[in-house]
Amino acid sequence: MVIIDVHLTQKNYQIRIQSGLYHICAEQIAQVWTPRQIALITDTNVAPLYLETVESQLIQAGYQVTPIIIPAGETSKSLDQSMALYSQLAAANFTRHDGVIALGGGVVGDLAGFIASTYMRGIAFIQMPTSLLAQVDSSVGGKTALDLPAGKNLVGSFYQPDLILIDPDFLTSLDQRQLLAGYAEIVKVAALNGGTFWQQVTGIQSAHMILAQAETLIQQSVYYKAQIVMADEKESNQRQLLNYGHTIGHAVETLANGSLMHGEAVSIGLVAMQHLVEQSGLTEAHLTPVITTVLNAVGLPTDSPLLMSDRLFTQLLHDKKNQGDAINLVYLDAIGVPKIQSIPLTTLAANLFSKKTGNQPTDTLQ
Ligand SMILES: NC(=O)c1ccc[n+]([C@@H]2O[C@H](COP(=O)([O-])OP(=O)(O)OC[C@H]3O[C@@H](n4cnc5c(N)ncnc54)[C@H](O)[C@@H]3O)[C@@H](O)[C@H]2O)c1
Ligand SMILES: O=C(O)C(=O)C[C@@H](O)[C@H](O)[C@H](O)COP(=O)(O)O
Ligand SMILES: [Zn+2]
Repeated sequence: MVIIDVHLTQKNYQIRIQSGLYHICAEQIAQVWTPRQIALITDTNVAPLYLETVESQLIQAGYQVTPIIIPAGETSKSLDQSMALYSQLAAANFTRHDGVIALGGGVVGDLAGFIASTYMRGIAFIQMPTSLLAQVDSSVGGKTALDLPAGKNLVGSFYQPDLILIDPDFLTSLDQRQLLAGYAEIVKVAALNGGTFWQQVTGIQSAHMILAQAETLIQQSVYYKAQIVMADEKESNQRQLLNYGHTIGHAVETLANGSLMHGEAVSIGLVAMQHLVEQSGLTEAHLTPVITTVLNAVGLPTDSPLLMSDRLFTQLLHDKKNQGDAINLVYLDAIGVPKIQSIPLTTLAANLFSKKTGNQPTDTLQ
């Protein structure tokens, strides 16, 4: 088993990665949790596949389990869904000494984490991520979130779990589109990291290759993210690097209204951001075609008509890296050499407009 230790100011916990782990999850959980009530939150796609195996083990280990199945999909990251979950916890008399387990993809993890962080001002939480995206990214680092009609993840908290159990065997039931969506976040981290991690992704040409190399891709992604989170848990500075591709990605994802997965939007956002900073002279890098090739090699989208939408800039106003009239852009000066640069929002708007019209902006990014 690969164990990555996470040390934070308020708490320490482990990320455990191993094939077959979900068959022994209750004994793993019993190492960190005393007997208690557990809300086992999952979704309508994951429940028929894995709920019974996990639930029966927990019951056998002495836990009292309330399974909660939410509708699969991004729309479940909502205040309405949260209200339903709070009511279920209250109806089952959950107390502060009980716990919540997220068994699912990033949607289940973000929602269950938010519920755990707010119900009775916080009850214990464990992540069992089942999608590639959740295994390499969303289960790690403690960001929880709900969406608002205005934009992605606009309600949420930083709330760390007591344990993260990552079993790559879950990925065998994931469909190809979901697998690729998770891979976009791996490409993001590999590009930030550079080195042999980046070399590995440049050799990947298919979903089959992603699955074959999943375990090492997960280990490297989680290790990179955990180091960043330990250095800057609440995203005061370097954690913003993990948001590479998300400034434009989140805007496009919201405008797509459910037709793009988060990872697909990130794929588009990585290329759009790199293109923007290279075209405008903010960096001398020429990485747009390099990153595009790696993403397109497996069939991920890297362009969208939504990049030309009149509503794109309004969406960018909801980016959490905005401060006053400025926004922090995240991009690469070279593979493995990321940069965070504050620019005025008006300058960003001018450059987005010039991309749309083909005219030179009056205001340059430099
Ligand atoms: N908190 C963070 O740091 C963070 C990081 C990245 C993304 N996110 C969030 O994560 C979400 C995206 O996560 P996602 O791509 O996992 O989406 P998701 O949770 O919707 O899962 C994708 C689909 O795969 C299904 N699924 C999950 N595991 C499966 C399995 N093993 N077998 C079969 N089907 C399975 C789900 O039911 C769903 O239909 C977005 O809301 C995004 O904003 C959060
Ligand atoms: O963990 C982080 O920090 C990230 O930014 C990881 C992102 O992949 C993830 O999508 C995150 O939820 C985005 O957060 P937000 O603060 O931009 O809502
Ligand atoms: Zn993301």
